[in-house]
Amino acid sequence: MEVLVEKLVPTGLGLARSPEGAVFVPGGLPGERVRGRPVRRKGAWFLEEVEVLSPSPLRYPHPLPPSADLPLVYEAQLPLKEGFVRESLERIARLEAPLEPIRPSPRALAYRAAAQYALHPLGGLAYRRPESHELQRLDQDPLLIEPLQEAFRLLSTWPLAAEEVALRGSLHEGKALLGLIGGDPKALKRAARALVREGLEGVVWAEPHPRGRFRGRVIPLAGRTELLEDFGGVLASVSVQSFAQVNPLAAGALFQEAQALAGEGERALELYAGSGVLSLFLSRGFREVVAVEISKDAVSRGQRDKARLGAENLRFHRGDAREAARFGAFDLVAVDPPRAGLSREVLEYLVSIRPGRILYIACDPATWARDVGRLSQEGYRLLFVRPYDFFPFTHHVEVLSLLER
Ligand SMILES: C[S@@+](CC[C@H](N)C(=O)[O-])C[C@H]1O[C@@H](n2cnc3c(N)ncnc32)[C@H](O)[C@@H]1O
Repeated sequence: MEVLVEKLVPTGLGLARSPEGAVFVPGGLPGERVRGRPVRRKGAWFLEEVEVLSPSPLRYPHPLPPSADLPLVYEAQLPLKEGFVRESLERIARLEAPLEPIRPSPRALAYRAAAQYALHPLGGLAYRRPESHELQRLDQDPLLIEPLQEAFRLLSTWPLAAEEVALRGSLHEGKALLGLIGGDPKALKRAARALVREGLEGVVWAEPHPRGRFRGRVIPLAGRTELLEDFGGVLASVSVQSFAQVNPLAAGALFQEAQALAGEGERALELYAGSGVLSLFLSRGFREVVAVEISKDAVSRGQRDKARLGAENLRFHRGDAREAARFGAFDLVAVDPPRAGLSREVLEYLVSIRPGRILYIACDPATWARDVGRLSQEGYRLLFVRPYDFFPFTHHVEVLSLLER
C-alpha cells in the first residue's frame, strides 16, 4: 500500500488516508509518501516494513537510535509537540485553555542522563524491538550525555554475561553508573571491578523481575551506587535503581517554574515524588511539605538529600499515593504520576480535600487531559499550561500545569 502521511498523532505515529480508511504509519513524517504492508490491529490499520519514497526536507539527516521516533530537525519537533498537548486538551478534556509556548530542551542532543539497552550475545549494546526478541546492535547513541557516551564506548568493547544494562550519568559530576541486569552476580564481580578501573563510577547487579527492572534483589558490585546531579540549582542524588528525571537540564527549568507557580503557603503535598526534588523546591515556600513515593531506593536517597540540604520542613512517606488521605488537608498538592495518570482513589482524594491549588506535572498528555477534564468538572480552573521538551527526537512531551478552585 502507498499513502501520503498527513500529520502526526500524539502517540508519534504518522496518519494517512487510504481507500480502506485511516492508516497509522510508524516512522512516517508529515508530507512523506510511504509504502508498506497494511496490517489490521485492534480495529485499526497500521503499515509495517515502511519504506519512505519521498523524504520530508525536514527529516533529520544524521543517525539516531531506533527509539528516536521523531526524526525531524529540532525546530520542527517543537510545534508538533505543542500541538499534541493542545489536541489532547481539546479532544479529551474538552477544554480550551491558553497554552504557554513550549520550552525547548536546553540541549537537542546529548541530553539523556539515563538509558537502558539489551546486551548483545556477541558483545556490545543493542536495541530490543518492542514485543520482540530481535536485537539490533548499536554503535552509538548521540542522545546520551557525554559521560554516558564514554560508558557506551567502554561497554561496546567488553562482552558481559548479563541480559540488559541500565546507565545513569551526571552532568554535574561528569560520571556514569552501570546496572547489570541478569546473569550471575558472583561471576560479574571481576568485570565490574575492571569497569570501575576503566572509568565507570560504580556498578550494581539486579535480578531480572517480571514486573520491571530493579523490582527484585539489587547487589552493589563495585564503586559507588549514587551520583549527585544539578536540577535547576538543587543538587540531588541519582542512581540506576530508581526514577530520576532523564533530562536534568530541562527538568531543572521545569522545577524552577513549578516553584514560582506554587508560591508560598502552609502545607504542601507531593504525590509520586521520586526522591523529592520538586519537594525540595516547594520546601522553600511552604511551612511543611510531605512527599509520598512508593520506591524504597528513591525515598532513602530523598532522605539523605534532605539531610544534606537541611530541608527540615520536608517529610517523606514511603507508600502508595492512594494512602494520601491519611495526611489530611493541604493548600497545594503537586502530582507527577507515571504515564497512566492519577488513579481513581487519588482523584477521589483530591476532590474530597479540595486543595486550593493543584500543580500537575505530566509525561502523558492524554491521561493528563483526562484527569484535568475530571477536575474541571469538580470546579477547578486550568490556569496555566506549558509543554516542556524533555525528550528531543521522540514524540514524548512533558506538561507543567496549575489548577485552582
Ligand atoms: C514520573 S516519576 C516522578 C518523580 C519525581 N516527581 C521527579 O520528578 O523526580 C513518578 C514516580 O511515581 C512513583 N510511583 C508510581 N506509582 C506510585 C504509587 N502508586 N504511589 C506512589 N508513588 C508511585 C514512581 O516510583 C516514580 O518515582
